[in-house]
Amino acid sequence: MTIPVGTTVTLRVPASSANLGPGFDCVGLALGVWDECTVTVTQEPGLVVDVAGSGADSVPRDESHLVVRTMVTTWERLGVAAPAGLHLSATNAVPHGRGMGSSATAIVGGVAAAHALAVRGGVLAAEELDLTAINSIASALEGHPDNASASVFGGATLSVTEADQPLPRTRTVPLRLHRQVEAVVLVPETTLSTHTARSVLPEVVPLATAAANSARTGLLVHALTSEPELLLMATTDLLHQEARRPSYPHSMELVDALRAEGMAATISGAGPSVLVLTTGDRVEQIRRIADATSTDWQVLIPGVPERGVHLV
Ligand SMILES: Nc1ncnc2c1ncn2[C@@H]1O[C@H](COP(=O)(O)OP(=O)(O)O)[C@@H](O)[C@H]1O
Ligand SMILES: N[C@@H](CCOP(=O)(O)O)C(=O)O
Repeated sequence: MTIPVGTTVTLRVPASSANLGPGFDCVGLALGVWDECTVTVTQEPGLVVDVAGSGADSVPRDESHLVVRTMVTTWERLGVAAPAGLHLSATNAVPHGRGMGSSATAIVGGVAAAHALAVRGGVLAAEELDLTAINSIASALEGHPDNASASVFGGATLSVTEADQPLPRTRTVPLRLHRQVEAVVLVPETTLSTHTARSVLPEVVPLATAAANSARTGLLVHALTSEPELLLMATTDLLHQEARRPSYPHSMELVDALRAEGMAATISGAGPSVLVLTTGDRVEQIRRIADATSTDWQVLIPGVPERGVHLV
């Protein structure tokens, strides 16, 4: 049985900031910047892709489009036949290659759309959006669960991937963000692909470094949820930012300047955006520090949505 012609879904998926310093590949934070897409099974065979907003001038319009590719892979995993005709209409606000999780946003959108179409079309018996299943598939496709899990569940998340057979399963727990914690994101014009940024990381780190980073990740969980005064110390990373410094020197210049003024600043994901976890109204101070650097920064206060991917 195939998904009937005319079956359609529209959904929204938030951006995310990953790592938050030491929580490399496991801590994520949803950001209130949203991609929206509508997918419809069409009578006419073939694929039509319309894109507006981020990536409109760069993403492919064929089967290699990330959302389409992800839907096809998801149907394969769910044992559902891919429909012969498909129309994807995407309106994207999440900037690409800036460290705000755009690829995870697209992948979560693709997995969720494929899942919901299969349920609506009567070929899969499940909730329309089974967030637990969507999280595991999306995290596996992205290759690390931090961004995908935040886009799936919203809020702040901590994710662990269990190497279960036949597919890895991601377990995500919410971190109940302290009500005073606010996210400010500083976005430069430049881009950096996550793939490139991961290629410069060391394969092995000394035990003492791993131990010290683990301690800070534990402290990060505590600071985010209970004691934001500790966020400066808790956002010290020992695994990835220094190794990537040559890839985003202007971002590290800003991180260093903000931290010297006591702000919990980190690279957002694999960069080059900068995330500041702040309390109280320090936005003007953040703007002043950013203005004094050698780069132009767009300052976003996107909010942290309490829910992630959802149908509209
Ligand atoms: N909404 C989207 N639709 C299609 N492709 C996308 C979308 N969002 C991201 N991508 C793809 O992912 C790439 C960016 O991914 P990545 O390098 O991981 O950066 P980041 O996730 O930090 O934005 C884009 O160049 C594009 O190829
Ligand atoms: N943990 C990953 C996060 C990548 O985030 P992105 O938003 O840059 O895709 C990493 O640091 O590589």
